[in-house]
Amino acid sequence: MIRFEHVTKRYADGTTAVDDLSFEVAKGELITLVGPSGCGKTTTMKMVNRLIEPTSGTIHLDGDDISAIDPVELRRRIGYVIQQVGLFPHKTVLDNTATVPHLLGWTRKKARARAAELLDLVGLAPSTYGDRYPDQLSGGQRQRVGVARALAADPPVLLMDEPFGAVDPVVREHLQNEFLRLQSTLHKTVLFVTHDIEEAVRLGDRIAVYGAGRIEQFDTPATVLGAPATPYTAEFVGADRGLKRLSVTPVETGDLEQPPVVRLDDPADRAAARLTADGAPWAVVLDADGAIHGWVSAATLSGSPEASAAGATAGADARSAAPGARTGASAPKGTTVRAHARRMDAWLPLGAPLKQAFSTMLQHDAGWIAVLDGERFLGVLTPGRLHAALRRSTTADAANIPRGEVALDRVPDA
Ligand SMILES: Nc1ncnc2c1ncn2[C@@H]1O[C@H](COP(=O)(O)OP(=O)(O)OP(=O)(O)O)[C@@H](O)[C@H]1O
Repeated sequence: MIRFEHVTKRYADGTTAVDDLSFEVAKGELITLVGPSGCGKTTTMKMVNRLIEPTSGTIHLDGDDISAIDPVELRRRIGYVIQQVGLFPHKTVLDNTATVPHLLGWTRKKARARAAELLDLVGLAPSTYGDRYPDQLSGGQRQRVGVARALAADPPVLLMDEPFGAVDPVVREHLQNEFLRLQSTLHKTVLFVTHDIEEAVRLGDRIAVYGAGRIEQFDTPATVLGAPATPYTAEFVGADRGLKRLSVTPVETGDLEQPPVVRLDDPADRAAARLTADGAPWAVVLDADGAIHGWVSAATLSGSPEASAAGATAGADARSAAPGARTGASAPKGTTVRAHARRMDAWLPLGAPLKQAFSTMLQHDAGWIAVLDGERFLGVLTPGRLHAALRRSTTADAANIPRGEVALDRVPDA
């Protein structure tokens, strides 16, 4: 969709802002350009809509060399959002949003209807905000109007230059989430400039990490964090990149442990015998529909008085013995698992980031959490498995192979 070929920009004073840049962005991809101040991110972006002309090299948009396209016509195909927003102060929010459709010659009625639709899309009710003026909005609301205005003519490409840079971190995270939600339905091709690595990681399908005028690494967030290509990138993404990777590494089925599973209506003595045979200290309990109910310990099933919540609390691993576990004892006759089971609310969907898994474990003070596909129970994640998943994903990303192909024994200390 966007292709840079050996693009260089040298300003009149001799500054080389961008040096022999080549990269390609696929249709529907969101690329974040990240790097320190003055490294050439904005220059890169402004060359796409011809606010800046390259000194040499070519840029293609959807196969067309942009130097052959009239800049005004080109900019109709490209939405542009900047940090200062640049709303017209004397125009209402609705009229600001309708600016581009208006310029394109749409009727006033049609342009305003489209503007109202877009304000709704970015979470600003047109009935409340449409007639306000920009100075009657918060910073975050102004940014939303900026996004709505850029989307008004439905351009296939969006250029966003630190669009959420001027708002506080809480509002920024909110705007980022909203934008991701929008992008998941709109699938625009986006170049997004930021100097914030957290923002770049959170938003980008791929990240271009800039050094002075050059791209040092252009890859997925997980790979940039897990396998920085150069010492410069490693330093830029930060010493805590392992932590950051938790946000971009999803839970996969291969990460899960499979403790024994019993049903609520199973006879307790049979469940106890099963755990004894397996040498397992506890089992996951599912209801009749296969949905997660909770867990039951071998000790509880066998009527041990010291049966405790140990199976679900911190430190308990599906393979480790729960305190109080007693094997070989007989369960009370005539009861079902239901009478002994405990509820367990800590679960997360397959594909959720490891960070969410870790946070759920901490929140529930749990040594394991169930992983579900819809309602279906798939297995459990333990702290040990979470650590292994992180290490395997790092190896997998560095070697560019699926995580499932990295054997656990290739991961020391997992
Ligand atoms: N009109 C200009 N004339 C001369 N040098 C310029 C001009 N515009 C930008 N530069 C220089 O080009 C380099 C790249 O600037 P650019 O604005 O692309 O950086 P950036 O990565 O977007 O920085 P920031 O994050 O601070 O916005 C800088 O050294 C800057 O000083």
